[in-house]
Amino acid sequence: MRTAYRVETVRTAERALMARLPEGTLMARAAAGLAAACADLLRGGRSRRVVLLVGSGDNGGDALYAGARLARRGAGVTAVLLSPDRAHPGGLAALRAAGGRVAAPDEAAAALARADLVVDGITGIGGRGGLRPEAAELARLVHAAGTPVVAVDLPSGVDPDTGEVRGEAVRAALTVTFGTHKPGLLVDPAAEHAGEVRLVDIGLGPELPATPDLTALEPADVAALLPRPTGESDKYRRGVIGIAAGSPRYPGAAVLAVGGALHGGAGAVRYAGPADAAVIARYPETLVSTGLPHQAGRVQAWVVGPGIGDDPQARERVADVLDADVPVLVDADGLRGLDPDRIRARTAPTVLTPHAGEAAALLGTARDRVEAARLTAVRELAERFGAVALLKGSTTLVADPAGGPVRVNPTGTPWLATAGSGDVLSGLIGALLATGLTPLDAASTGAYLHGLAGSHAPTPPSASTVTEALPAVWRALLDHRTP
Ligand SMILES: NC(=O)C1=CN([C@@H]2O[C@H](COP(=O)(O)OP(=O)(O)OC[C@H]3O[C@@H](n4cnc5c(N)ncnc54)[C@H](OP(=O)(O)O)[C@@H]3O)[C@@H](O)[C@H]2O)[C@@H](O)CC1
Ligand SMILES: [K+]
Repeated sequence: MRTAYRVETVRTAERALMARLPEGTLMARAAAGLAAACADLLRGGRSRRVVLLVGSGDNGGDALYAGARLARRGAGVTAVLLSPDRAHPGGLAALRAAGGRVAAPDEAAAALARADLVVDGITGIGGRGGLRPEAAELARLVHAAGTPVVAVDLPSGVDPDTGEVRGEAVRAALTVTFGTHKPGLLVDPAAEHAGEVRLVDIGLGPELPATPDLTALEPADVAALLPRPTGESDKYRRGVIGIAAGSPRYPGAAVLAVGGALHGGAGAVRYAGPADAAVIARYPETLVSTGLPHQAGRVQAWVVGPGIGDDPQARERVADVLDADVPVLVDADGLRGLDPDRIRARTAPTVLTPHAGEAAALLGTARDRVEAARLTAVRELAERFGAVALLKGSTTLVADPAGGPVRVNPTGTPWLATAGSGDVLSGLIGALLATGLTPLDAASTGAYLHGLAGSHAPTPPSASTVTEALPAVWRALLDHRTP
């Protein structure tokens, strides 16, 4: 499991570790890892000119010490100092001693024009709010120059704790982060600025608390969570999932949700609703009925919402499913006007799977606010509804109402923003719920599989080809291979 910790926790851990080590040890470890990553990137290049962007904190110190190491290896290193009188004194002395030169911000454009690599040491975990004007101007210049950037700890200008980006921020090809990931490195829009993220071990691990702020499943975690039938299994023991989706107007949503459910490891899929003919035509293995969900027979979990529309019959189906004493996933049309008190009063767990627009409606806020502050939004949803909330989008996040780490989904592709893709996801998660996974595990495992299937389906994927890619993704994960 990949983990990320917020700044306050990182600072506490660093203080504890520093108290046991000679002064400067951590910065030396950070700079060594940073310089090695830069050297990797420079290898093969004919000329090796490096520009350091140096702020007045320790992030700038890391850049200066790494620059000194690169200069000793023969690179031409120029440090652009944002506040010359406040630059890290030890780092500056080391760079000068190694033959590096120093430039003022107004010389940055000329230096950048010749650079092979830029090292962004403007701000790290000490950065607050949007970049100040002079730093923002540097970020703009670097972007315009198009030179590859290695960000020190974090791309300057992103919020380390929330992943929010206010105004200009550095866009890195690689971010070298120290001790632990920070939430902002894994959550968009900041994650998009970070590029590839490399973690340098500075010995912080033992000082970090057991509960991180953010986690991301890795292939082995997903493999361990995937249900595996045993010799004793029959279809009921493996779990039966009920799907209440689709309408005369949108029968396809029912077909796609059932398709997702059939690939989620449950023993059987029941369908209840008016799209029975379309469902049975595509998936004859489905147990279909046309009455209300509670008349369909026993299930271990329900999915309600995709393509049900917004008429009184749709409301009746949602209310009927919410009365069931089994885990329920509510998606799409089912989320309209959902009453937090009704969800909180349920006797079994609920999972909500909105995209940003639906989440905004549920929270009574604007869509762009949800997109800018996804972590805050997903936590708020989980808390307000007393439900596991899965916020779909550029970074899919899953929050548990009991608190604890938010799970960030590491798989996926922007191509998954395609019609019907969410219907497949809800069926898939529903089936995982029916097999007995906890709501948090079902939601995050479903998102993982769905994202991976999206990357493995022929490009551009459709909801149907994503569904068809699911078995290969399962097989590879069960074999413990990264597909
Ligand atoms: N602690 C450790 O053990 C280790 C820490 N390490 C490294 O230290 C980093 C943290 O260093 P840090 O605490 O000095 O903060 P840092 O990120 O340099 O930023 C503060 C500076 O930025 C400025 N500034 C703030 N906001 C700004 C804005 N919006 N726009 C522009 N400027 C802004 C702020 O200015 P001020 O408010 O003081 O005027 C101040 O000068 C950490 O990320 C890691 O790289 C590693 O060496 C490993 C060991
Ligand atoms: K930085």
